[in-house]
Amino acid sequence: MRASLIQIAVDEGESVETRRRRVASLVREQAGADLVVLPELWTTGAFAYEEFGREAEPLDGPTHEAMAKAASDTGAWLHAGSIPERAPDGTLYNTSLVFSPSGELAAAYRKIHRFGFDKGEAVLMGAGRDAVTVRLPGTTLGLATCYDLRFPELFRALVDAGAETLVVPAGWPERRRSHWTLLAQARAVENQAFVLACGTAGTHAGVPQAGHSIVVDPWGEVLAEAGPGERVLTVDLDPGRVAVTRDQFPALKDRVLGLEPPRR
Ligand SMILES: O=C(O)CCC(=O)C(=O)O
Repeated sequence: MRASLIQIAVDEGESVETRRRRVASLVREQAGADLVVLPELWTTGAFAYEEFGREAEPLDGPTHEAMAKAASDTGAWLHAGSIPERAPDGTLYNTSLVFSPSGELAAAYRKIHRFGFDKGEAVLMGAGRDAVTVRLPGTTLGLATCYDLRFPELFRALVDAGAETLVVPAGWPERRRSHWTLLAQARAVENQAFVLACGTAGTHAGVPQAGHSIVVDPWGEVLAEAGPGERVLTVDLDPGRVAVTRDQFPALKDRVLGLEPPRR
């Protein structure tokens, strides 16, 4: 399976419409890939909080339209990163979209863990409730977004639902880049799964982005890693490595669930 992660810069100075066209043409350039992955909130930037409401779109809005066409023109599965979604009841969500090679919307995932504590996404957006997997030929994707990477229980829920390739679009800041790399490897090792984590380059809303999109195999080895700038990171994965790793080192089978809390 060939996967291409498109690490684009989300800088002010480029309009959302221009970026949408640029990203669609970058997706089309990946003909031959089986799966193309984009970052989190690449229309606005993950830290451009004032833009969320202004650029919010319904699930079938302009990004859906452009990315569905890009997926079908490319003939690849497309994890189109996330958009600020305006739900029919007016609530905003940070929602990832996955398209099939024929351009059908195969899945939408509303980010469960919202970042910002008492500001930003955490107060402006609603929280998703549902873990989402997507069946592809040869592997099952488990969907997570950026800050979700810090919450291993979500990834365990995805693995329990059959996920073998964990896809994490992000807008991770440079300031905590060491966490990004460490957590991507940790999620791969503990879940014995591929991790495809696609971040952004550039600076928006005064927040320099980490870039460093990364692909990790089920043994925790880094197969490919980008630098800080714009880059398409292309890797050939053998999805069969997940079953081999889980079979040869069957740690997932030793999980103990429902532990008693410590006695006082
Ligand atoms: O957890 C982090 O350090 C970054 C998270 C983040 O930037 C996000 O979820 O948008």
